[in-house]
Amino acid sequence: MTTTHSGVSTATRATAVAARATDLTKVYGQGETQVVALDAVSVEFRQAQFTAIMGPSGSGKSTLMHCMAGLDAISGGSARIGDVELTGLKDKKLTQLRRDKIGFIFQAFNLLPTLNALENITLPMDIAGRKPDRAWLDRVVETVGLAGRLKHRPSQLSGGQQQRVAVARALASRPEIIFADEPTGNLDSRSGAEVLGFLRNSVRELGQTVVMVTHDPVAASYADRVVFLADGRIVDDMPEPTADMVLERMLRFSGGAPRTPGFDAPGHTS
Ligand SMILES: Nc1ncnc2c1ncn2[C@@H]1O[C@H](COP(=O)(O)OP(=O)(O)OP(=O)(O)O)[C@@H](O)[C@H]1O
Repeated sequence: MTTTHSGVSTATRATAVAARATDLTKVYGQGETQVVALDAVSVEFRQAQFTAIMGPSGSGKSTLMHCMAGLDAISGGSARIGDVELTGLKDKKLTQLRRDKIGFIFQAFNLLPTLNALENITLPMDIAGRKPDRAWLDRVVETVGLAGRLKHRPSQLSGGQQQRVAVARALASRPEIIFADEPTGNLDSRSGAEVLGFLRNSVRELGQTVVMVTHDPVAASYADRVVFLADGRIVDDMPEPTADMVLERMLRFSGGAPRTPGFDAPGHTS
């Protein structure tokens, strides 16, 4: 069995489904300007699994993530978080679902500059009027290596540390699933590796479910599985990826060219 960055076989994972798309279709525009961004995509994201989503620029990665997270309305098919069908949910219910069941990590860390690290981590729960579970919070802070930095403001933290605050913020409310959109895109490779390591630890040690969009084969190799999109369809599903396997698969998209405008080489995660 291949040893991945996660060091754990997907076969040993829990099998419950955290999120599921069935024939998920997303069409933008109408008539001549119509774009089918997702073309009947069916995919499951299992609990306590770390999935990377890859594919050329414009293949539908962000659209899939946004539709699954209830940030964008779908045109057909279905998207579920746990047992909850997103289609037909009223705005208020959708907002609640995003707040209670989904964690987000973006390329830009999106921290509030006037709050310290701990206040940033607990902000979503404060807004929701929920008390953080102190023991869990301590574990999260420990897992992402932020103990000793909690009183620092974002400007007093490195980029990697700021992203770790964003990871802790996503983990703090124990969401059913975390969606991460290019979480290492603004980080140097060392800080990026740290953040990916912490994300992986959150899956291994805390049982978190993580779905991450990335262009970087090295980042993808931290995942348990890579789902490849092309032209709004899933074209491959790779368990236990290594960076070399992912790179080789990406090169096949681009006809063997070492670099294409649509598909970046490892290390570059724009
Ligand atoms: N709001 C929108 N209106 C019209 N078309 C859109 C919109 N958002 C995305 N698209 C189109 O849908 C397709 C999929 O876009 P998407 O952003 O999901 O791709 P992606 O794989 O995330 O790309 P990238 O790697 O460049 O971020 C593209 O053809 C894009 O131009």
